[in-house]
Amino acid sequence: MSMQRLTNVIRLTPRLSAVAMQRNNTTNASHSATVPHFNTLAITSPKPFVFHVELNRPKKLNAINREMWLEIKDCFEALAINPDCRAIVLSAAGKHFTAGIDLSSMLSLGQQLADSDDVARKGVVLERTIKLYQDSITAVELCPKPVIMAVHMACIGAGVDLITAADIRYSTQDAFFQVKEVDIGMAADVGTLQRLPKAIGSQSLARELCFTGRRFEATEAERSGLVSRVFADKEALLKGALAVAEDIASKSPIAVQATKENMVYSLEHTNQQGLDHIRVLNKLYLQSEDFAQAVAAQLTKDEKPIFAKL
Ligand SMILES: CC/C=C\C=C\CC(=O)SCCNC(=O)CCNC(=O)[C@H](O)C(C)(C)COP(=O)(O)OP(=O)(O)OC[C@H]1O[C@@H](n2cnc3c(N)ncnc32)[C@H](O)[C@@H]1OP(=O)(O)O
Repeated sequence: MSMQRLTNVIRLTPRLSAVAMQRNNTTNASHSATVPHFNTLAITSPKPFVFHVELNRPKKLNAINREMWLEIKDCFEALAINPDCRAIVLSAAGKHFTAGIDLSSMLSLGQQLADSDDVARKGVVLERTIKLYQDSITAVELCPKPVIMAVHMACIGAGVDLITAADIRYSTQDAFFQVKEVDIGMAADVGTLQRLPKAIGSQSLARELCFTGRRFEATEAERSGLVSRVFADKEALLKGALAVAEDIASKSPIAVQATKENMVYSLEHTNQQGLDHIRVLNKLYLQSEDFAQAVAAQLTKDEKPIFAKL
């Protein structure tokens, strides 16, 4: 559609735009988001349409126990459909981002396996557990709202699985990372082996990190592309991450969420399949009021448009 035609369309639909403005003004005037509650995660909405999720087992170095695995999944599935949420920052309380899987909960799992003598039944327990943990991390990738990981200090094992499922990764200077699974005698099975090579774009480096379990620091993480910005300290990190989240949240949620959906899809498809996918999305989304409003604002250099909740 030409710009001229678009402006005409906008002029011809004053009733629709006025209704949308009214609805938006009402919804944005008071910032009263519905914030879900969890035991191992602390959730706030510090700015309109921005949610801050904190891993919140600081005394346990945010080691991921079964409850946290379940809550990460529930949290991201809830935020996925929460109209008050357009962008998410995930950080962690306490000294470290996360020490990885809770090794005590691994011992409990071992005990559960020991309760049965049957190899097939033990296999089913493991299959269900691994699937649950995989789905927990994948909920971050599948959440249509962009997720920014803000990492400080240790990000170990399952922590790397978690951050590689995110859209954007920032860290502090003191952050360090470790694909530590080999050191506890297992192959990583909840996402790192699939997502890390794509995140850093080097199979050679990804394989070295996964085979050796060596620790790598923020500088190397930035150089390799695992994180895209490094901040002096945690305060600066959160300020920077929230500012980017706020910027994202000010854009059309239709545009941002279609962008994420297509970029995630395109990671595992050919260019042509990715183009086909976005064409199908956009034959619907280009009819959105967001598109008309945003183009009109660009043309008229008006203030930023306020978009309806999604
Ligand atoms: C189906 C499977 C799905 C997913 C699998 C994922 C696999 C992984 O996540 S592999 C990685 C497992 N994690 C580790 O091996 C981490 C080991 N810990 C460390 O390297 C360090 O503790 C540290 C995180 C770098 C922190 O160092 P520091 O600040 O010096 O603290 P510490 O004195 O070492 O530890 C304090 C305290 O915490 C306990 N602890 C540490 N990590 C864990 C953990 N992952 N789970 C449970 N508890 C942990 C540590 O033993 C200490 O306990 P004390 O009782 O105080 O001694």
